[in-house]
Amino acid sequence: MPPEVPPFLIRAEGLSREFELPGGGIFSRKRRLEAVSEVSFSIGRQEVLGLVGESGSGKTTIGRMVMRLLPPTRGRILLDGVDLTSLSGRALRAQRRRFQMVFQDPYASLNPRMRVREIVEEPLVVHGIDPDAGSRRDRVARLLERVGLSSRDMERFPREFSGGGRQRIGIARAIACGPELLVADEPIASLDLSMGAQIINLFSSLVDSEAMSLLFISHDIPMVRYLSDRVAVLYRGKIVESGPAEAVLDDPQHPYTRLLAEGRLPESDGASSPGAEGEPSGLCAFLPRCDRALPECRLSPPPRLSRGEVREVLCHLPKGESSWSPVHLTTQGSPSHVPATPSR
Ligand SMILES: Nc1ncnc2c1ncn2[C@@H]1O[C@H](COP(=O)(O)OP(=O)(O)OP(=O)(O)O)[C@@H](O)[C@H]1O
Repeated sequence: MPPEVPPFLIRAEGLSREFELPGGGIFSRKRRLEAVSEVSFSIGRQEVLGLVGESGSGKTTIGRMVMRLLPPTRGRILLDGVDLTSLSGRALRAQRRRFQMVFQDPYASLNPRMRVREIVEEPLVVHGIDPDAGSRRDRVARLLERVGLSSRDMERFPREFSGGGRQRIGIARAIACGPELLVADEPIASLDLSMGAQIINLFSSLVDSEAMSLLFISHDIPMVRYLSDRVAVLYRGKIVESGPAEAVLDDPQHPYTRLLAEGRLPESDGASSPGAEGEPSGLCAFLPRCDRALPECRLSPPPRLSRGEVREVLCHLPKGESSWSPVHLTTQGSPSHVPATPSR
C-alpha cells in the first residue's frame, strides 16, 4: 500500500513556547512567560492561513517556531507528516528548502553589501541547485521577473530600491529554491497602502503559480481577509477563533474577534501580551476586557467548541448556540478534524 498522503502540508500540534524573563534573584525562581500556549493549526496545500492578533499576542513566535528558528517548549510541527521538531543537522537541512520566510523589514533582512543577483542566488548555491553559473544567472533573471523586477536589476544594491522593491527582492530569494511553504511575518507593515496591496497581489499569484502554501502573519485585517482562505485569531498566545476567513470576519463569535473585525481595537496597551507565570491562570485571558462575560466565565476555563468541522472558538458562548459542540482532542492535543479543501 502506498503511504497515506496527509490532507494538509503543515500541521502544528500543541505548540507552546516559554521565555525566561529578566529578574529573579539568587533565592527566587526565575519568572517565565508563556508567549504561545497549546496552539494547533494546519495549512493545506496551496492554502493561505492568516494569523492575526494584536502586538505581543505571539504571532512572530509561532512563525519562528514553524521556521525552526526557535525550538518550541512543547508540541511538534509536522511537514507532510515529518516531525520537523525532531530533526537536526543534515536531516533538517534536507527539509529546509521546503519552507522559507519573508520578513517585515526587507532592508534589515538583506545584506546591503551584496548585489541583488548574489542575494537571490545565495540559497541556490547553499542547496546546490543549478551549479552552473550561467544557468543560475538565468534562473535569477526569471525569479526577478516573476516578482515584478527586471533582469537589469541584478547588479544593483538593495539601497537603490524602494521599500516595495526591496520586499520583492526578499520574496525572490525566498522562492528561489521552490519552497512548498512561505511564512510571511508582517510583510507589508512597513509599506504604504498601495505598495502593500501590490505585494499582497504578488503573494496571491505566487500561491497559485508556484503551488505554495502561505502562513500570512499580519494585523491588517482587510488584507488578511482578501488574501487568506482561513484565519486563526491569536489572543495572549492562544488561538481563540479559527475558520474560513470570510465566515470568521463577517460573523465573529469570540468577543475579541468581534473587536478585531470591526476595527474597534484600541492601540495596543500591552494587554494582549501573555501573562507571566504566577498570574491567575485557567480562566479566559480576555475576561478583563470582555463586554459579554457570562457568570460561567468567572468559574471555569473557556471550552474549545467547533461547528461544522471548519470553525472553532475558545469561549463560553451564550446558551442557545446549540450548533457548537466541544472539540475532541487527539492524543497529541490537536483537534481531531482536518482542514477543508482550499477554495482556490
Ligand atoms: N526572546 C524573547 N524573550 C522574552 N520574551 C519574548 C521573546 N520573544 C518574544 N517575547 C515575548 O513574547 C510575547 C509574544 O511576542 P511576539 O513577538 O511573538 O508577538 P507578536 O504578536 O508577533 O507581536 P508584534 O506584532 O509586536 O511583533 C511578547 O510578550 C514578547 O515580549
